[in-house]
Amino acid sequence: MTKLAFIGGTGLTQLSGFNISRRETLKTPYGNPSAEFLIGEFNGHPVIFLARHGNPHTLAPHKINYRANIWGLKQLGVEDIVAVAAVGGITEAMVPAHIAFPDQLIDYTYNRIQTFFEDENYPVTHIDFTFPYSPSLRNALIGAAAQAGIAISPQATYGCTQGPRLETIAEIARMERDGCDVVGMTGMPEAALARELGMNYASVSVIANWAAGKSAGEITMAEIEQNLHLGMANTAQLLQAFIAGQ
Ligand SMILES: CSC[C@H]1O[C@H](OP(=O)(O)O)[C@H](O)[C@@H]1O
Ligand code: HPA
Repeated sequence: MTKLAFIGGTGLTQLSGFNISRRETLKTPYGNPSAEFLIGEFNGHPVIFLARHGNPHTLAPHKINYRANIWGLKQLGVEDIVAVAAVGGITEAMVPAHIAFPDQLIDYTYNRIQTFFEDENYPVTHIDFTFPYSPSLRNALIGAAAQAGIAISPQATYGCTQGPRLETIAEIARMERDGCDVVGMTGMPEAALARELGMNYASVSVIANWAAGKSAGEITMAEIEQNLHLGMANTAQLLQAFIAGQ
């Protein structure tokens, strides 16, 4: 069984240097996952890779079947999930192309199915979510970043919006008052569902742009792509250092 999975998001539909040995198309009680689960080796270590938005990238964040994705990973024996996410930077340190490992989150999404525990097969269950991201995985990522010489922010609060549109200036100002450092659209319910199934989950959040109102003018896809290009190159190195330490 492969214990570790990477979930790739915007800018990481494929993991270069990943040798695929098997592809699993799983059906789950919750429907179809975003893509095939790719099983193979990265830097000589077993890992499973899943493209969150599908491959090619076709699923908008509110259309992702988060339950099928997390259930599928659990069925394949995964215990640890490192989820890569593109985010907008809100607070000063969250400059484009920088990487943060969130330690907290605030969920602003709506109409997403948030739980596995909602029918007669399960008792009503209230998971603890005091620390939404796994401290041990975060520490391992922090160590890997030091090893690879990549500057990161070891803490951040991730605000998850519904999307698919980007936010208004007023929404970002409110999120900043709430304590958010970065904004993305896929962190929830992914993190909570992993916790419900007893899996460790951490996010590598790559800053793709300044969030709305944090730089002059509008946000363009061109700037997002450019920053993600830089940020994902560091992310690939980070993941190699991380996996080497496993
Ligand atoms: C303008 S890009 C927005 C898109 O990118 C992020 O995806 P992911 O978290 O999967 O990397 C964000 O959540 C949005 O889905
Ligand atoms: O500015 C943003 N907002 C929400 N999600 C994002 N993902 C990348 N950039 C952003």
